[in-house]
Amino acid sequence: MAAPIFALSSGPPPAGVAVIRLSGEGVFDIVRQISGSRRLPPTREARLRTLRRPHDQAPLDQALVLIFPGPNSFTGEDSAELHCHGSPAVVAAVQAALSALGARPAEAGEFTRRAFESGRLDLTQVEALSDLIVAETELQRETALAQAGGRLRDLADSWRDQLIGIMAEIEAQLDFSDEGDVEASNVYAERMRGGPLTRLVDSMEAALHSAPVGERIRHGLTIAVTGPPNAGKSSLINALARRDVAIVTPHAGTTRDVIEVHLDLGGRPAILLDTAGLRETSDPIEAEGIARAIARAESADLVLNLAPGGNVVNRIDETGETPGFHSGRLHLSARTGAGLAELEAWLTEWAEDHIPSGEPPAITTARQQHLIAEALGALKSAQSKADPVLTAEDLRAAAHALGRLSGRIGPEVILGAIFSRFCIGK
Ligand SMILES: Nc1nc2c(c(=O)[nH]1)N(C=O)[C@@H](CNc1ccc(C(=O)N[C@@H](CCC(=O)O)C(=O)O)cc1)CN2
Ligand SMILES: Nc1nc2c(ncn2[C@@H]2O[C@H](COP(=O)(O)OP(=O)(O)OP(=O)(O)O)[C@@H](O)[C@H]2O)c(=O)[nH]1
Ligand SMILES: [Mg+2]
Repeated sequence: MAAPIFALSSGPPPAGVAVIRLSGEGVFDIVRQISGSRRLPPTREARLRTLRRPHDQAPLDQALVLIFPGPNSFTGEDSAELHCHGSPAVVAAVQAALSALGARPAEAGEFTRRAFESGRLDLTQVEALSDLIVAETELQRETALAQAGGRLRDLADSWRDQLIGIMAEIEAQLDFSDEGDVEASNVYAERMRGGPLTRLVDSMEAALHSAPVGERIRHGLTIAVTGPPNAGKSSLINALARRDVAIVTPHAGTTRDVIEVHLDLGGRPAILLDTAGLRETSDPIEAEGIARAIARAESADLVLNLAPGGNVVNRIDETGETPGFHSGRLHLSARTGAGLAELEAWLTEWAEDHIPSGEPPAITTARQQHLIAEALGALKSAQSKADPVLTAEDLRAAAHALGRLSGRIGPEVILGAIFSRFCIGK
């Protein structure tokens, strides 16, 4: 067990309750000492205790205390929680006491890292936990939860088992066949290609198909609002966000930076982009804004264009046009809100087309996608080789890629990058 660490795992004080988590060697002694040497609560059951300052036993707070003996804890180590009152002073005093008792503040992601190192989570589950913590929409939550529960881990484990089976047979074939028995080897390699290897390739290909959807769920569909200055782009953004996120003025050229607003379209995440009005300009700041607007619009999944001839017509309160879809364009007024419901319904339908409901995708990160594609490439190469020695080499490359997917094999930098995405206390 590693050295004891602690962190505030709940949100920033002030809050109703603050959860301070502890994990590592000697954590139960620390809990005994901070709770006035009273006996420990029963495993995973909360008990009310007075927390006291170590050197003079002065009371710090009334708190609920829980212990989780390893390996049956989130980290796999002896762990504990102190549920204190959530004021800055209580949290600071309790943390100071924990430091005095020999625990140190945890780094970002360190609890999860220990869970990974004790084998309780693989790297795909770790990635999913980091997504679950920041999930904003229902679909993001469902996908991250399935992944955190081991959806891709189980799939990857089954791929690894199949691969090991195929490799074992090929290695045995290489070991036991007569040196000159090329024909037997070829017959054998043929059999592998037709059966188990093809099944494995098919299964990986099916999973890879879900990757674009996984990516969209994770990052959100992007919708850029474009058009000339004063078209009402920022007004439309504010109306859709139902917040005053972007500055609106009668002055042409108000918006310069790209402003991002997160939207929930029927459970599907989208990022709405407000952009600078497009026009010729000699102002270098505005020109930079326009260049950014164009770049973001080009990479967006959808563009709502408020220009004449674009797909959205604003200001119908001035023209007297009817709200909603007609003449191939959506008519609305960002000022009165007329036509906004039609736009939202249309956007929701569009989002549903781009992120179909059903099974949550098995692949959710670019890292996972790349490694599975790498494994698949090696398997396809194995399929095309007649020589079992070369086939075996490709299969080992595929196994290596799968090992990196789960994090069983891999460089420290990758782990560092993944765990540093977490906040402190997770
Ligand atoms: N208060 C609190 N709430 C929390 C967490 C936490 O650490 N503390 N979690 C932290 O992220 C999540 C829950 N995840 C957890 C995962 C495993 C175990 C655990 O102790 N597992 C043991 C025992 C299971 C049991 O009760 O039977 C095990 O799996 O062996 C605890 C929390 C969300 N809510
Ligand atoms: N009557 C009316 N005025 C609107 C409507 N939408 C926006 N406006 C007004 O038009 C002016 C410009 O609106 P903005 O939302 O700032 O326009 P923009 O397209 O973001 O402009 P830039 O950021 O300069 O490119 C403001 O005075 C708004 O109040 C609308 O639907 N009806
Ligand atoms: Mg604007």
